[in-house]
Amino acid sequence: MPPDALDISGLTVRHGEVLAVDGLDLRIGRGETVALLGPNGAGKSTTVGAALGLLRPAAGTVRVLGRPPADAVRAGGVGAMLQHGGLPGEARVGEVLHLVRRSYADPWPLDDLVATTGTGGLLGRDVDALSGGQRQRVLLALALSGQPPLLLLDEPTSAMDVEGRRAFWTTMRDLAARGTTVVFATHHLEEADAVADRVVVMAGGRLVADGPSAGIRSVVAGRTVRFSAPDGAAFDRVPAVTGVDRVGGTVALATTDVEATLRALLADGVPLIDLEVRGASLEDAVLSLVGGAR
Ligand SMILES: Nc1ncnc2c1ncn2[C@@H]1O[C@H](COP(=O)(O)OP(=O)(O)OP(=O)(O)O)[C@@H](O)[C@H]1O
Repeated sequence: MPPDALDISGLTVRHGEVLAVDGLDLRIGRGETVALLGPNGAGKSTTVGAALGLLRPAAGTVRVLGRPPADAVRAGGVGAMLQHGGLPGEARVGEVLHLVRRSYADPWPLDDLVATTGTGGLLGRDVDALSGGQRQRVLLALALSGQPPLLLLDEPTSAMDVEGRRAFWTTMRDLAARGTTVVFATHHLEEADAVADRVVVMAGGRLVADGPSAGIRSVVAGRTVRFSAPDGAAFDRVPAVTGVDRVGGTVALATTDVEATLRALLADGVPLIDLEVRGASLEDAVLSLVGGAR
């Protein structure tokens, strides 16, 4: 069996006085697609940085593809997109891509790489003149240049438009289907829900949840009944309702028994305009988990 893509044990990382990662244990097997979630400052980027050998742990160990992180990176095992990933200035995209591809023994064929990452129209452009989303696409092309078995992505779609994000995740799904391990930190919880087969939630430098998205969502019991209602109408005494949230003209009732709540509302003659009933989202679950960890 090949070694795990990532094997983190007791990882502790400090930035000066700040304890950014606090005793993290995390193993990620080959071929998994894993989302790292958590609020600002949870330690996601620091974990990615340690996995790339960019940050020295105060304690614990990190093995990447069975090796120390820097060795795995040097051997071309890891493709990375970082939040503040830099590109050399005063160069054209095509030149940078050419240089990076040349450093690998078996680079991804250029035509296919460019088509996959949607960078065809950017090859003649100055790196300095790229928009945020275009820059992220070029960074993706660079990350994929060596056909690495492991991708570490820190908020890879933060600057992309809707179309760019969709194309990006289609690419990630294709890569995952070919056996690439994909680990990504994100604040787009709907992307994590749709793409990841495993979700890791961090808060305060620690792991607070780890499992399939459906399992994480199930930590939040109950469902939400949402509808349009005039200001001033009170719903906190409706049966089974555990919380009332109002945004503009929309009321959201958290309920432990949808049928009982709806029956009572209908009996009271509430018109239930734009009625919507839904289960807990990954966002609800993460908020609940992170709140509990504070
Ligand atoms: N270079 C640094 N110097 C000092 N403190 C840092 C540095 N980088 C991160 N930190 C601190 O370490 C903690 C973890 O930060 P980290 O960037 O890993 O979190 P994150 O989960 O990636 O957050 P975000 O979602 O905002 O990117 C935070 O308290 C942050 O302020």
